[in-house]
Amino acid sequence: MSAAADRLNLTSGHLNAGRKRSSSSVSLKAAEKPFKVTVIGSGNWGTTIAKVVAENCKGYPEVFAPIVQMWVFEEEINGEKLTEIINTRHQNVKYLPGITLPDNLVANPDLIDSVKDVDIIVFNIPHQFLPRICSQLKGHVDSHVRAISCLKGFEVGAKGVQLLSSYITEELGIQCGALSGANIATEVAQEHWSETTVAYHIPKDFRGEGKDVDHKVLKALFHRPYFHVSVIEDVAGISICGALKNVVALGCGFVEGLGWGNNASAAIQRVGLGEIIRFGQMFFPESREETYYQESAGVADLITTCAGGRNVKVARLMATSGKDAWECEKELLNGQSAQGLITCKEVHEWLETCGSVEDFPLFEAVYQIVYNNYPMKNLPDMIEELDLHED
Ligand SMILES: NC(=O)C1=CN([C@@H]2O[C@H](COP(=O)(O)OP(=O)(O)OC[C@H]3O[C@@H](n4cnc5c(N)ncnc54)[C@H](O)[C@@H]3O)[C@@H](O)[C@H]2O)C=CC1
Ligand SMILES: O=C(CO)COP(=O)(O)O
Repeated sequence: MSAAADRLNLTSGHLNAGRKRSSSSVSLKAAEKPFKVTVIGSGNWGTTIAKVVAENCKGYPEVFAPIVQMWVFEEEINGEKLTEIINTRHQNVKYLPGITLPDNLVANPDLIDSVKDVDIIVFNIPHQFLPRICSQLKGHVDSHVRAISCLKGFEVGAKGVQLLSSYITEELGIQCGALSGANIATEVAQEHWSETTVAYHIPKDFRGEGKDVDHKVLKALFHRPYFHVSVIEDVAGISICGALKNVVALGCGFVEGLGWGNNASAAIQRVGLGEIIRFGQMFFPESREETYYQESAGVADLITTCAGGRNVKVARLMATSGKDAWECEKELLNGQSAQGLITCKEVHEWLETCGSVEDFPLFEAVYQIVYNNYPMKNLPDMIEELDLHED
């Protein structure tokens, strides 16, 4: 292949994102061997991202192998296996009903088989399941495999608070970036326009353009006409906001459910954004403050989640019904997960370990309401910064 013919010009249609941080015109070298991609996870967001990825893998056969595997946590629905339903009817009837999936997306219930000979793994499961998935994958993933985590949460354990991408890197020995943005899954699945942010550090053992994953490859993998991707380096910044805005959204749900309206919700979001940024500065100093304002993964995700995400809905029902968080999650979400319920506990445990609970009154208030039944109506007092000292 000549040098000119060797490059794909991806300017038209798919990659015309019009964003200043990542070029709207991407010249991508054809892969020496097309990258094989697997998505681990098939929930609401897992299936949506698998659809996005499968569309691009079909569209760029010079770069990606056309068949995309999606690992499915198998379950039966009216006597039929979910994987069989997906592979024959091309719909995930439980977690993404009403959306037709590309026929090159293959559901696979066997985790180890789904990553055989793979080049890129896209992780997309509720974060509480990640440790078990990683322990099962250990020893089955080559160190040259690259990964992107679409999960929103942290791992809190013996090593303190960890980004999930770092956890994946440590557990599996593979380079892992993140994808996070203002992305309510059903809206993306319905192909309503939205933006997202992908963050990835090029590893020291990068094997060269056309042979390894770089920012251009990631843009080609995730960008769609309806899903505009900005690729940056700040993995920590986008991951912190993605995890913590779920906790803030619970706070918004409480005040909405109490009937306090938009002003109260805006106040919670203001305080929440401050705590998100403080958390980043204290525990992940490598994160960049401008990411919170400039990227879809920052304040835009906070706004969309607090307006229409699952966390806000669960918290709203807690306030209106008096039921506990787990009952509300079960009643509303049909097996999906409100990740803020787990994240607020993990964050509380971490902040307690380092004696910083008082620096994060909103995160602490949300934790106390969810786990210790503190009255929601006391939220304003719990988060108010009293500055009444006389000189
Ligand atoms: N749904 C959304 O709008 C968005 C979600 N996210 C994030 O993406 C991640 C994945 O979320 P969703 O795909 O929406 O998941 P989900 O909330 O729909 O969860 C259901 C999924 O969990 C699986 N599951 C249940 N038990 C399991 C087990 N023991 N082991 C492994 N898997 C099990 C189910 O099979 C199903 O695939 C989360 O961290 C979420 O915060 C990010 C952006 C948007
Ligand atoms: O992360 C999300 C939107 O970007 C979805 O938030 P929920 O998990 O609260 O639905």
